[in-house]
Amino acid sequence: MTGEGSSIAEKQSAAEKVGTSELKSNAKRVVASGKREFGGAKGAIALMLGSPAVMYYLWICQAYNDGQILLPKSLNASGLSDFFRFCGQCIYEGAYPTRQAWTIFLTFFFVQMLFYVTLPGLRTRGLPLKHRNNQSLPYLCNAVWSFYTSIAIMTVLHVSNIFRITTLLDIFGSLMTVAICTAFVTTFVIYAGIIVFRGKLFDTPHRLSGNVIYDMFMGAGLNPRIGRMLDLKMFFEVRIPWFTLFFLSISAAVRQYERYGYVSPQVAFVCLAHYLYANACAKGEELIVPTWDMAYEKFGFMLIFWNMAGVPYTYCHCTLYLAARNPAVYKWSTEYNVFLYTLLLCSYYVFDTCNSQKNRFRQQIYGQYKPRKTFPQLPWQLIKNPTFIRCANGGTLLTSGWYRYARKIHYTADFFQSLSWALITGFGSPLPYFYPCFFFVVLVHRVTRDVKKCKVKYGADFDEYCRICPYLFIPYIF
Ligand SMILES: NC(=O)C1=CN([C@@H]2O[C@H](COP(=O)(O)OP(=O)(O)OC[C@H]3O[C@@H](n4cnc5c(N)ncnc54)[C@H](OP(=O)(O)O)[C@@H]3O)[C@@H](O)[C@H]2O)C=CC1
Ligand SMILES: C=C(/C=C/[C@@H](C)[C@H]1CC[C@H]2C3=CC=C4C[C@@H](O)CC[C@]4(C)[C@H]3CC[C@]12C)C(C)C
Repeated sequence: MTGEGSSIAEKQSAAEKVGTSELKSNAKRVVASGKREFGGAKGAIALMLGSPAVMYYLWICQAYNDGQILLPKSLNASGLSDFFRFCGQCIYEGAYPTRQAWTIFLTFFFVQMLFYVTLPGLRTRGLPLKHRNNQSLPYLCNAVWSFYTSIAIMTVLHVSNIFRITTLLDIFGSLMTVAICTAFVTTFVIYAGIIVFRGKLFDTPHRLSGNVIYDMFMGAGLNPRIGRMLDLKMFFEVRIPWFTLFFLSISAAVRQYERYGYVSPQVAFVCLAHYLYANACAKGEELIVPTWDMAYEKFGFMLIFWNMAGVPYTYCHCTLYLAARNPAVYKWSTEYNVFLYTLLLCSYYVFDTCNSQKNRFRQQIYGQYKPRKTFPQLPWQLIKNPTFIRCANGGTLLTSGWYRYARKIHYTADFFQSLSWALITGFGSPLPYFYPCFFFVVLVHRVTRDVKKCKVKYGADFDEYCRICPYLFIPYIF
C-alpha cells in the first residue's frame, strides 16, 4: 500500500491506529536479533580499551613523529617495551591532564549544560516509546542558540585576552586526556545511577543483557536525563563533539593568521566543513529527535565515549595536520581547492536534505512537524506530498525525495564529506585519513544493523521498499 495523495492528517490517523501488539512483537524481535552486538562482553572490553589507545597512538604520530606512522623500528627500539615506554613518556609530557585542561573542559561542559536548560528553543516530542506505554518524551531544541552564544562568548574571551582560543591547540593532548577520563567516569556514573536508583536518577534500566561490561558499553538506559528536560543523549550527540571540533578549527585559523598574516584556503576549508556539520546538528536538532539513536540506541560507553572524546579528538586530524605546518607546504592548485569545496558543499547538501526529508516525514506522521527559520533552510529539505508505504505494523517507509533513489544516500554523502576533510590536507600524512576510513567501517556496520532491524520490523513491506528503491548507496549503481 502507498499513502499517495491523502493528507498528512489522514496518514497520521492511520499511523495512530497502530496495532500496538504487532509493533511490540516486532520490536521484541528487533531487540532479540541484535542481542549481542560488537562481539559481546569481550568485544566491548576490547573497544573500551582500544578506543583510547588508538586516540593516543594517532596523537603521538601527529605530535612526535611529524604525522607519520610510528613503528618500533623507527625508534631503533630494542623491543615493544621500549616502544611503549616512549609512548608513555610522550603521554606524560604532552598529554598530562593538567589543572588548566580540566578547568577549560569542565567549564565548557557545564556552560553547555547551563545553556541547554536556560536558552530559548523549539519544543517538540519524540517518537512514542513502547516501554513508556507509547508515551513520548518532551525535547527542548536550543542547540542553535547554544552554538551561536558560544561563538559570541569565545570571540569576546579571545579578543579581550581572557581566554585565547589558540590555547585549545596548545594543550590539545591534555584536553584529549581529560575528555577520555571524563567519558569513562560519565559512563560509570550514568550506568551505576540507573542500576542503583532504578528510575529515580537518570532513567530506568532498559533491555539489560545481564552482563555488566556489555551493559555498560551499550548502556543501561534509553533516555537518561537530568531533570525533566536535559536529555543526556541529545546533549552529548550535538553540543560536545561538534562544537569542540569547530572551535579546534577556528583555533587553527586564528593561530595561522597570527603567525602568517592570513588564513589559507585549506584551513578556511576545515573551518567551513566543521561549521557546516556543527551548525547542521544545531539547526536540525529537532530532526535528531525522531532518529534511531534517540528512540532505540541505549546510552552507554559507545555513544558517551565517541561523542565526548572520539569524535572531537580523532575527526580533527585534518585540522592538526594543517595547523602544524607552514601553509606553503600545502599550497594546492586553485582547481584542486575548487574541486574540494564543491565536493564538500554538494555532499553537505545531500546529507542535510536527505536526513531532513526522512525526519521531517517522521514528524509529519506523528503530528510533530514545526517549520523553523534556522540557517540554512535548504530547498527540497521537506517533501510536501510524500509517497510512502503504509506498513502492516502501522509504521511508514518514505519512498519519495532522496529515498526514491537510494536507501542510504545520506551515508554516501556524509562519507564524501569526511573524505574531503582529509583530501584538503593532501597526501603528506595518513592521519587525516583515519576519519574517512573509520567512518566507512562505522557506516557499513550501521547499514548492516539497520537492514537487519528494518527487515525484522517491517517484514514484507521492507522488501517492497527495496523493490521500489533497489539502490543502497549510489542511485542506479549500487
Ligand atoms: N559523523 C558521524 O560520526 C556519524 C554520522 N552519522 C550520520 O547520521 C545520519 C543518520 O544516520 P543513522 O541514524 O545511522 O541512519 P538513518 O537516518 O538512516 O536511520 C535509520 C532509521 O531510519 C528509518 N528509516 C529508514 N528508511 C526509511 C524510510 N524510507 N522512510 C522512513 N524511515 C526510514 C528506520 O527507523 P524506523 O523506521 O524504526 O524509524 C531506520 O532504522 C547519516 O547521515 C549518517 O551519515 C551517523 C553515525 C555517525
Ligand atoms: C552515532 C553517532 C553520531 C551520530 C550523529 C552525528 C548523527 C545522528 C543523526 C544525525 C542527523 C539527523 C538529522 C539531521 C537533520 C538535517 O537537516 C541536518 C543533519 C542532521 C542534524 C543529522 C546530523 C548528524 C546526526 C546528528 C556517534 C556515535 C558518533
